[in-house]
Amino acid sequence: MELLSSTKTHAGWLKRYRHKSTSVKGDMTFAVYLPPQAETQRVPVLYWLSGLTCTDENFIQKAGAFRKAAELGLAIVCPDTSPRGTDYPNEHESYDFGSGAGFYINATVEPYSGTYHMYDYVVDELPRLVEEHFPITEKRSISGHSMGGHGALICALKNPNRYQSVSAFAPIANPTQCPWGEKAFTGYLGNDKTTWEEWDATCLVKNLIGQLQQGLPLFIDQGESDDFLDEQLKPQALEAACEEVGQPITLRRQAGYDHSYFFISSFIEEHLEFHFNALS
Ligand SMILES: N[C@@H](CCC(=O)N[C@@H](CSC=O)C(=O)NCC(=O)O)C(=O)O
Repeated sequence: MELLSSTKTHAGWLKRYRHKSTSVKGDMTFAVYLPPQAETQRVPVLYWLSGLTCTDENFIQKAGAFRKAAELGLAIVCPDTSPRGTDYPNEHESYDFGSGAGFYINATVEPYSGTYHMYDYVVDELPRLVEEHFPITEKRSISGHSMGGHGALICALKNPNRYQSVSAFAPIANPTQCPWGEKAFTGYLGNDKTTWEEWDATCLVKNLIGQLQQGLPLFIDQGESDDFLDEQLKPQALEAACEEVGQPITLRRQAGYDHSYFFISSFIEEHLEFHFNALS
């Protein structure tokens, strides 16, 4: 791993690294926040998945998470949102597909199937790497925003025993039924929509029956003034699916808030506390 930067904040250290990823067959960058407690003990970790157009840097610069993470003793790991080293047709033309828009799935359609394996990267490779190199326990939780909220939900719902809790801000909750998801899934997975369902939180939640004794702690904040809410996000579909299978869900509809990091920074501390309680 190549250390790109190291910055002290709230008595902990924010570090950015570049490394060679086997999942995406190229260089990947990620950020890790190590709270002060990590100097003397192993600490639990929250993975944060960012949204469309983001890199590993949006969250670390805008969310305002480190004061609370330092207080709790919680590490935070922020991966990039797609592979970066390729130049496929249409890869860099739009904000909602290709670079910056990996959707945290494993692509099966060429040429993206060669490198766009963000699900494997986030669920397997990155945790192995950070657990080997940093004083981090094997207790993990996951959160994210918009496309990253979708990513957090599918990672946790496909691996309910691997994560202690999942939360999301304004997630794309039913991607098989919205324009962002339809565009991405067609490009990465092809036209057979039955293959899309294993990457859709609202479809996946139905598989949880019988897998967990008490359900997976699941917490969502959604701004009511979010311009993407009706067309792209559809949290009510996930809420209904959870109710159908008896999966507890806390979905808070926050009056006046939009889709931005101003919304995330308003509630991130409550999400960190939610995860820390599940991790403790
Ligand atoms: N057209 C906009 C859309 C991009 C946008 O809103 N990106 C969000 C995530 S949306 C869903 O995944 C974001 O997090 N932006 C980065 C930020 O720092 O706010 C555009 O191109 O800006």
